[in-house]
Amino acid sequence: MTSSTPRTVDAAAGLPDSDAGLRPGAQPILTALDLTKEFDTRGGGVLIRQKSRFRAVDGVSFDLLRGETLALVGESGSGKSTTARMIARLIEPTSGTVELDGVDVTKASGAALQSFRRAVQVVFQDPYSSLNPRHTAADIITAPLRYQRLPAPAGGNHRAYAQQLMERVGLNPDHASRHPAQFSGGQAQRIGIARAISVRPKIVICDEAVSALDVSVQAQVIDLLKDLQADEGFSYVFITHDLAVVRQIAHRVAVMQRGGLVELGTREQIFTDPQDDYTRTLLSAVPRIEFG
Ligand SMILES: Nc1ncnc2c1ncn2[C@@H]1O[C@H](COP(=O)(O)OP(=O)(O)OP(=O)(O)O)[C@@H](O)[C@H]1O
Repeated sequence: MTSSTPRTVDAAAGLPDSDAGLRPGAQPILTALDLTKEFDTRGGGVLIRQKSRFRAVDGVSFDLLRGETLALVGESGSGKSTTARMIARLIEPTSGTVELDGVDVTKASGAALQSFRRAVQVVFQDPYSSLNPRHTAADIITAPLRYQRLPAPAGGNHRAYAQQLMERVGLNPDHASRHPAQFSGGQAQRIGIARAISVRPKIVICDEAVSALDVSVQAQVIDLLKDLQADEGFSYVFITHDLAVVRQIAHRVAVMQRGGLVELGTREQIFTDPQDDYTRTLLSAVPRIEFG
């Protein structure tokens, strides 16, 4: 018997019901097709500089379904963030395409890009470095509206809307004039989440969004993310190296290794019947206590 067999059976025990928000037969909202990203690298000695290309992501294809949480997992350097940055159009792919609602947005510009930027929001790992320290919580939360030149809903003003969103993400709306440094890490991450949802996106990319938080705070933020998804119906691309987190939030899991996708399946498939050796290795590295 391999060491991974009992571990994966353990992993499946008592899987939380994360399928609540996902409708059967959900259609793709985003399609990544053969995405590839190469970076220039420089090698050689002091006198002879050699330029070469390093392929960080190599032909990655997947669908993201409406209302689902797709976890992107894999060891450090496997290409998760680069893939996410391409689908958020923060960087251009070397080749391949991204479709939103069946429309190729890889080369979108002007109004089409603006509308794409509204549809796809990102929550980053470190809330302190991703929130402007000189701005108030209210200004940070409504920044995407200003960028999109959108009014606050229902004829309200931006500040009142920011306070409404603060309440929605579990923050005290009386703290709307505070700056990021006056919030704890978990609270600051809630500001980042409120900012992401302020423009009612279709997709929220969470790039290691809970990785810097203590486990108890992490669980609260994960509950909030699930709750928001159930209410708003958006999809998450959830990048994490932490399979205990994947177990709590994902509907499906895509496993990356050295720039490629080695396996994609439902959370149950991945945890109970992984097909790829690398997935088995990842699962066997998860401390047993996480699944107690
Ligand atoms: N701008 C860049 N220039 C050169 N190489 C890069 C650049 N961005 C990423 N890479 C390289 O691409 C590879 C994939 O990086 P990426 O950040 O996507 O991996 P990851 O799976 O998200 O890892 P981590 O969990 O450590 O963030 C790594 O080898 C990284 O060093």
